[in-house]
This record gives sequence, C-alpha cells and structure tokens, in this order.
Amino acid sequence: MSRQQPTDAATAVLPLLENRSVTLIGLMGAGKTTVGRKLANYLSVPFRDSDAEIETVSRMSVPELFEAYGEPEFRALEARVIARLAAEGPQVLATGGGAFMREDTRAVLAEKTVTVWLKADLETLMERVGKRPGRPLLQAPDPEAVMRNLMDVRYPVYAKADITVCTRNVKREVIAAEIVEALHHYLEKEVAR
Ligand SMILES: Nc1ncnc2c1ncn2[C@@H]1O[C@H](COP(=O)(O)OP(=O)(O)O)[C@@H](O)[C@H]1O
Ligand SMILES: O=C(O)C1=C[C@@H](OP(=O)(O)O)[C@@H](O)[C@H](O)C1
Ligand SMILES: [Mg+2]
Repeated sequence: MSRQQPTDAATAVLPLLENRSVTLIGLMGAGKTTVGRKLANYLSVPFRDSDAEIETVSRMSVPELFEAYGEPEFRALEARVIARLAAEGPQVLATGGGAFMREDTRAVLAEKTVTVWLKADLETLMERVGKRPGRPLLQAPDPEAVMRNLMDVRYPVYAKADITVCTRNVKREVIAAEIVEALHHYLEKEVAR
C-alpha cells in the first residue's frame, strides 16, 4: 500500500497520542478493519486487527472458533488479545464489534487508548456485511433483525467512546480523513484541559 502524504492534522496527532493506540469500535460492517488500515497509513503507525490477531494465535478462523468452542470462549480470547494489544501503541487497533461490550475491555481501552466509534445506519451496515461472509452472528434466518437488535443493545454502550464519527456511503479515505480531524480536535482539547 502506498504511503500517503500526511496532512497537517495527521502530523499533529501522532505526538499528541503519546504512544496511545487509536481503537476503532462499532458494529459489523461499519468499516473498522477497512478504514482502520487507511487511518494507520495516514498517521504512519502500524495497523492491528483483533480478529486477525485472534486467528493468528488460535490458528483458526473466527467462524471456526465460534463453531468449536462457542461465543463465550471467543469473547474470553478476544478480551485477552485486546488487553495485550492495547498496550502496544502508537498504532491503530480495529476491534471486533462485540469487544467493547465487555466492561473490562472498555476499562483497558479507556485507560490506554483513544476510542473512536464508527457509527453507521442499518442500510449501510447490511449492504457492507453482504460483501464478506464469515460473521457467525449473522448466520441467522433474518440477519437484518439480528443487526437491528444489536444496534438497540450496543449503541448506548458504543456511545461511551471518546469520539464518534458517522460513516456512510463515501470512500474509506474520506472517513479516515474525518477521523484524523476528529482526533486532532479531541487531543488538542485534552491538552488545553
Ligand atoms: N466507505 C467505506 N468504508 C468502509 N468499508 C467500505 C466502504 N465502502 C465499502 N466498504 C466495504 O464494506 C466492508 C466493511 O467491512 P469491514 O471493514 O470488515 O468492517 P468491520 O471491520 O467494521 O466489520 C468491506 O467489505 C469494505 O470493502
Ligand atoms: O459484532 C460482533 O460480535 C462480531 C464482530 C466481528 O468483527 P467485525 O466487527 O470486524 O465484523 C467478529 O469479531 C465476530 O464475528 C463477532
Ligand atoms: Mg473487522
């Protein structure tokens, strides 16, 4: 992937992070993995994805893990992996959509990272998750109903993130640039406090 010319905001963000990671949270299909990689590129930091990391340590895919050990075991592994990764900043860390629902994970991420919720509407999410199978929670007769229910349950918790960026049907570069701007604004205010 070619390195982009950093904008002034991107250059300003890195020292203000003081080695913290930027963590992306949000529902399946919000673009955490896709936009996260681009954001890391803009900030010139490494990109990590908790699902990919889990797949590396377990040598199994996420659907295989759900199938073989069940969701609770997957969640326990996810929490351990994220606790380890959170301390390895500066980097961009994309999490799986369920990770932020655990209180212990939220505490680790709040302490060691700056959290960004990629918020999206139902239509956008459903269109995006249709492009790649492999999300066991959506292997249901009515995936849209599952997603709607997850929005109800999770959005009040996701709202605890430090920053919210609304994603929509625009290029990933646009959303990544908006996250850079939002980070810049948030971190400058933090310095002023
Ligand atoms: N503007 C966009 N931002 C992010 N993803 C997009 C965008 N447009 C299309 N996509 C597609 O939507 C999907 C987003 O999925 P992903 O990044 O895996 O989300 P998440 O990690 O949040 O589940 C990918 O297949 C990606 O190619
Ligand atoms: O929302 C969830 O509970 C999940 C989201 C997935 O990651 P993405 O959000 O990256 O799709 C993956 O961790 C797993 O299928 C469970
Ligand atoms: Mg992902």
